[in-house]
Amino acid sequence: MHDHEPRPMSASQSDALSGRARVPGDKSISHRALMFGGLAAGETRITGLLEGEDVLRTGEAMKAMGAKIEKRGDEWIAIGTGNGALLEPKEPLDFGNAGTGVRLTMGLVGSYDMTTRFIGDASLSKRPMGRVLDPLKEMGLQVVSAEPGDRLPITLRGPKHAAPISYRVPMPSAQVKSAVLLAALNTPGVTTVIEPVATRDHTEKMLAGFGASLEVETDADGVRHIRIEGQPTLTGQTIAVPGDPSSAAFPLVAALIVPGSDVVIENMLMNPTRTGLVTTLIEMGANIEILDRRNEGGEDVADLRVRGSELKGVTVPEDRAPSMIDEYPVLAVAACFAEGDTLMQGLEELRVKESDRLSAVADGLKANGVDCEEGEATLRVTGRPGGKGLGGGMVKTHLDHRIAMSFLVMGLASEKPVTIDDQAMIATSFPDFTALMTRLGAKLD
Ligand SMILES: O=C(O)C1=C[C@@H](OP(=O)(O)O)[C@@H](O)[C@H](O)C1
Ligand SMILES: C=C(OP(=O)(O)O)C(=O)O
Repeated sequence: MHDHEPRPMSASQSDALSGRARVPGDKSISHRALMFGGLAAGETRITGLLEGEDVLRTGEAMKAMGAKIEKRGDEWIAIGTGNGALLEPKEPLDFGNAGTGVRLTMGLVGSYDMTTRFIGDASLSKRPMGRVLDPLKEMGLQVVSAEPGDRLPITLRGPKHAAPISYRVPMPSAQVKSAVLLAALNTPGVTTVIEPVATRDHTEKMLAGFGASLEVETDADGVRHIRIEGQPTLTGQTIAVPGDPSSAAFPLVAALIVPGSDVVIENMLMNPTRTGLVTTLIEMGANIEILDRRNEGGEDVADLRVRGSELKGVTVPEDRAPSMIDEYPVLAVAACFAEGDTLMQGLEELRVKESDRLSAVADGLKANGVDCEEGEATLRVTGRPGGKGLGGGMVKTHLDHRIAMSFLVMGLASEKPVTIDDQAMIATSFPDFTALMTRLGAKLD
């Protein structure tokens, strides 16, 4: 969605929300399912895939490099090229709004002796790519061209023979970790990624499932050492994608802040690298019951029964950030309705997401009457239980889906409506958001 007419949307104070909601498939797992399925020999069958724009772009990129990917009934089928056998794409790969898509694919092709050009929308073109290019350059990658600050459009040329490296990831980033692990798939020898702060582990778990030989060791300081053997044979798998906790966060917080609500969110991924928001909300006094915890396809999932709750402010420690990194905007909204102050720490990575989320959130809160304070890497929000006096503002979304959805949730419990300047980006991660929220009783128009 490169150029479009902005489509504003408003959310108004709603009566108690109720019903059951099945949120879409996890975005991180969906990207990886299409990538690894498009790479592995034979057939990969995927159910529950997120059909958001970000993920569909990854599918198109894999097709441009030789994979066959199509939807048959409820299933997505990928026939991979075989590991090491991707083809040079004829056209630039357009990743739209998707950081995960572009950064993981740079890793995937970074060890191939071919030229690949990457482009994206205005938001993606502002995001730093140096964090993945740095380790890939150590493996032999050449950056043929890039915009200043290692920004898109970028053209890459892989080496004739990539070299394995040992790389310590300098910031908590699953995308950087994953880019190096994916480059290792076409590199002889053992590549090691050292991860001082644990981030989502989908790449490790899923690659092992496709047949890669991968060892993870956590040392006495909690530092993870991930060793992967190069050039494995990868074979097609059957994957059931669980519900995305980052999408579930919206109906979840909505049910907590709209008084009297009672909502069940079905089939949510409970991988501990992803559940920091639930931990935080429970500390704030949220009434969340975790029902029918079960294992499906190697991941824990559960249903969550969520009821309207009286929340209180808390301090969210820095070390929890990786497990809830995309959920801070909607946590800030929950904090608006809590008694007292909520202080969020360790937020520097929020500045390099689809927007500078720290300032986008602070600006949106202020426009809607919330007392808050933005620090370099912190946000303090003073709550107003009942939402009296809140709302009435227009929020700039800066091409950021999470800012859009978070502020629509805010409007459901504020005295006056909250309006966002553009709803278009919601389709990148949660195409069914408006319909699902409306079914629960949310007033959106
Ligand atoms: O690996 C992934 O699937 C993701 C990693 C995170 O990004 P960073 O690695 O940049 O923190 C997260 O914000 C993004 O939505 C998805
Ligand atoms: C940061 C996000 O995604 P990405 O980095 O893939 O654009 C997100 O979905 O909140």
